[in-house]
Parts: sequence; C-alpha cells; structure tokens
Amino acid sequence: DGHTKTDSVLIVGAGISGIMAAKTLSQNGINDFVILEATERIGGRMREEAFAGGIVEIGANWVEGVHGSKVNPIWTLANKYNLTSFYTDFSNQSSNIYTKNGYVDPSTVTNETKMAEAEKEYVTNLAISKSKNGEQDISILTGQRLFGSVPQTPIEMCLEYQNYDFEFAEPPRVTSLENTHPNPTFRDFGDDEYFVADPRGYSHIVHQLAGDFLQTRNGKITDPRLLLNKVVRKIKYSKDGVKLLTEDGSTYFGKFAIVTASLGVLQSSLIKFQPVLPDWKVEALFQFDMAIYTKIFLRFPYTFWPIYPGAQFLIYCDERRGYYSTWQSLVSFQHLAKEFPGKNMIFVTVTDEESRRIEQLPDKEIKAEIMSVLRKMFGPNIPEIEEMLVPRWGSMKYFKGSYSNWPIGVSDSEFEAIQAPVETLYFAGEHTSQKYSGYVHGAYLTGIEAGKDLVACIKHKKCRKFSQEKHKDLKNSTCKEEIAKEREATRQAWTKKMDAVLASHKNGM
Ligand SMILES: Cc1cc2nc3c(=O)[nH]c(=O)nc-3n(C[C@H](O)[C@H](O)[C@H](O)COP(=O)(O)OP(=O)(O)OC[C@H]3O[C@@H](n4cnc5c(N)ncnc54)[C@H](O)[C@@H]3O)c2cc1C
Repeated sequence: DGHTKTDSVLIVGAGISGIMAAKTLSQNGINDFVILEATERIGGRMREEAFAGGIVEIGANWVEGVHGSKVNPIWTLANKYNLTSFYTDFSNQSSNIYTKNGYVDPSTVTNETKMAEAEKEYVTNLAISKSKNGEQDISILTGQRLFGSVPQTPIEMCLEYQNYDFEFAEPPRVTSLENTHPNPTFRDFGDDEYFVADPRGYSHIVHQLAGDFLQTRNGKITDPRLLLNKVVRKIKYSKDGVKLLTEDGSTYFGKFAIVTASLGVLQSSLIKFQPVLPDWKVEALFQFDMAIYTKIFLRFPYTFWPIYPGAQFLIYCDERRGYYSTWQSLVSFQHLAKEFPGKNMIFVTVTDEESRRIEQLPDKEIKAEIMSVLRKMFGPNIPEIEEMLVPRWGSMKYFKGSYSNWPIGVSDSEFEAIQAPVETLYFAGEHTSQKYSGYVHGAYLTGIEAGKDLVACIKHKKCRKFSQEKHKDLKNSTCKEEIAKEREATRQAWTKKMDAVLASHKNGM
C-alpha cells in the first residue's frame, strides 16, 4: 500500500473540487495521482439520502445563478446530464407569512415588505460605493443601521432572515457587507435559482465528471486511484514532497498534495500538519466562517398546508429570530409533486445557532418543537409527523458545517492566504473561491484552478508562490488608495483567471 512515483499528486477529498482537480490533471497528461476520500462515496456535500421511499438532498440543492451574462458551469452540466430541476420563485414569500396567531393577511404587511426591499437595495449600493472608494468593510447590520431601520418585530425579523440568513446561513451582524453585496454569484451568473430534484441525486454530476477520466465498470468507479474510506490524519510536507498518513495506518507519498477538505475540517484537529501550517495560513483559515444550514425533512399522512404554485415558501415568524422560519413544500408545484408523488413532504430550514442547538437534541424533541410550530401556523387539528430526517452537518467530522460565509474582518489579501499554496501543499474547495465561496460552482472552479496550478508547476516549472511580506503589508495598511488599488487588482486578476477557466470549460464540453 502506498505510492512512490516522483511526480505523483495526492488529492484529499472526493467532493466536486477534488474530482475536478484530478480531472484537470488527467486532461493535461498527469495521470499519476491518488484521491483519498474519508467517506464511502464521492460527492461530498452534494449528497442525497433515502427518505419517504425516494431521496432528498441533505446538502446542496440548488443550481444558484442562472440566466445571467455568464453561464454557470454547473447549469451547463445539469443540462448536459438532464438533471431534473425546478425554477424557484421567491417572489410570493410575503403572501405566505404566519405568526404564532396563524396566517397573516399579506395586505397588512406591505410596509414591512417594502422596507425590507428598500433596505436591501440601500445596503447593496452602500457596498458598491464603499468598495470603490477603498473604505473599510462593515457588517450587513452596520449597513442596516445606516439605512436607519433595524428589523425588530417577528415579521420584520423573518423578512430580514429570508434576505440574508437564508443565503449566507449567518446573521447580518456577522456577515461582510462588501464581500456579499452584490453577490458575485448572482451578479455574474444571473438571479435565477433551480431546485434539483432528480432521482439520481445532485451528485450525479460528480459521478459523471469522475466517469469521464476514471475507470468504471457497469457505471461504478473501479479505478484504483480512487480510494474510499481513507481518512487522512497526518500530512507531512516539505519542498521535496508530501507524506500522508491515514486512519487505517496506510502511508502515501507524493510530490504534491491538493487538500480539498472543508473549512470546518481545516479548523478542526482532524488533520495534523507537519510542520504546522504557517501563521498567516492558520489565522486566515480561522478567521473565515463555516456556517451551518440545516434542512429538516418531514413526511405527513396527508397535506394540510396550502398547495398552489405561489406557495413553495411558507414563512413562520416567531419572536425568536430564525426559529423554524423557512418552510418549503415539496408538493406545491405540480412538477415537484410528480417527483415526490403522494409523499406529502415539506421541509424546514434552520441555520447558525438554531442549527447548533437542534443538532444536540434527540429527534423526539425536535419533532415536538416542530409540531408545536405547525399547530400555531395551521391550528390544532393537524396529523403527527410520520417520518423525519435531520442532517447534522455541524457535527459530521468530515464536514463540520455546511458551507463557508465571508465574515466581517477578512480582507481580500487575507482571503488570498486561505487559498495560497504552502510549499508542496495546494488548497481547493468551496472556501477557496474568492468570488463564489459557499457554492457548488465555486468548489468546481477551484478544483480546476488547483489542477491548473499544478500542471503549470509540474510541466513548466511555473510554481505559484505566495508573498508573505506583501500579505503582511497589505493587512496592516491603512492607506485607502493603496487598499482600493490592491483590491481592484486582486479582483481583476481573479476575474481574468475565472473567465479563462470558464472559457476553457466551455470549449471542453
Ligand atoms: C446543507 C447544505 C446546503 C447547500 N446548498 C447549496 C446550494 O443550494 N447550492 C450550492 O451551490 N451550494 C450549496 N451548498 C454548498 C455546496 O454543497 C458546497 O460548496 C460544495 O459541494 C463543496 O464541494 P467541495 O469539493 O469544496 O467540498 P466537499 O464536498 O466537502 O468535499 C470534500 C471531501 O473531503 C472529504 N474529507 C474531509 N476530510 C477528509 C480527510 N481527513 N481525509 C480524506 N477525505 C476527507 C469529505 O468527506 C468530502 O467528501 C450546500 C451545502 C450544504 C451542506
């Protein structure tokens, strides 16, 4: 057991970023690699689970950013593989609001809805002008205060929750304004979102991508370079190479490694680096946030919630912000009903502290809380839950959260440190995408990028270096013009690189 060839690349993780890193190497003639994956499957956080006789997506669910000026590469793949997906209509949310006293007539909340929209527009414009002028970042909450109105009532708070937490999985107090507004995903790829509900799972995309370059038999990957159930516990690295140790006692040698484990994993002690990663790297990793986003799936004996095309979202507004607030019906759409026939399914999303709290509870207690909320929404005469699935992403040790969120206090140059290589170690994964962190397409693009970096390094001796000095200077700099200039330069460099990746991707399809 082991691997000793001189130009071999060890890839940690078989999520979409790890698979794309390997695929990029393979497409460029570097076939001497091994992929080590901790779980029993590829796909990582694109993960379907059995529920109600079918499957549900406990991880990524939407292709986010569709019908814009650039084409989202995941949208291209979803179409190529005929993945069943449905347009998500966010426009009717205010018609489906509930409080502890039941249904709220939409005509009574027009002020709140208008205010929430105006506020979002204001903070977006504020972010644009601040970024242009090289001004220091602020939180979304600070932006709201500058707007002059911070949500207070249950209805105001849950409209706010829909605008921010439902996307970033952390509250406005935590989230960076400048790095999330406008959200590069929607600005570049378009505002539309498509909800994947395909019996093969969203991860079908990853299987297809892997099958393009890994050996398969009867649709199953049999390639000896993909090793499942291999938990990497130690990474020893130097400029001469990398040695990996796995939980089962195996050792792997390579010239380089690409680490795609999630930010949550890198913040935990699962993988021990030897020598320890440099301070600039560790601090950047620890400054960034791993958020938790939890979808709780429920099946009832019959449907008692409203079913019409505009009722995909039902919003519950409690005094406690984010308390079981976002409900999505899986029978509201005719087509969704086709995908989940007779299932009477609905799911509720919680995030951040609520996720953390709920993850600690036994299912029985979660059920009781949910039933109590549903009785407030729909009255006392509703049936009991027949089946429930509660993913616990925060506690899963190979993920430790759902996706990264850009918090206040992390600059562009600091972000570069998250992604930067250390000697022979390269990093990829959702959290290393400067523009699209948190998303499937972000993870996908960083995999390609890390692969390309290594191709340039191995084949053309052009190896990426990270300037620690420059990083330090910029981190400590207080000069507005300098920051603005550097920020613009970094953004332009990234955009150029990403556009090149997108263009080559398009040609390769
Ligand atoms: C609940 C939830 C909802 C989401 N919703 C959306 C959405 O709607 N749209 C969207 O675009 N994105 C969404 N995302 C984000 C998206 O799923 C991720 O950005 C993307 O899948 C991450 O891919 P990755 O390759 O970077 O990481 P991962 O998929 O996490 O892959 C990393 C792999 O590394 C493995 N690993 C970890 N530690 C080790 C180790 N020590 N040794 C070996 N292997 C290891 C893991 O098992 C994993 O398979 C969601 C995520 C979650 C969890």
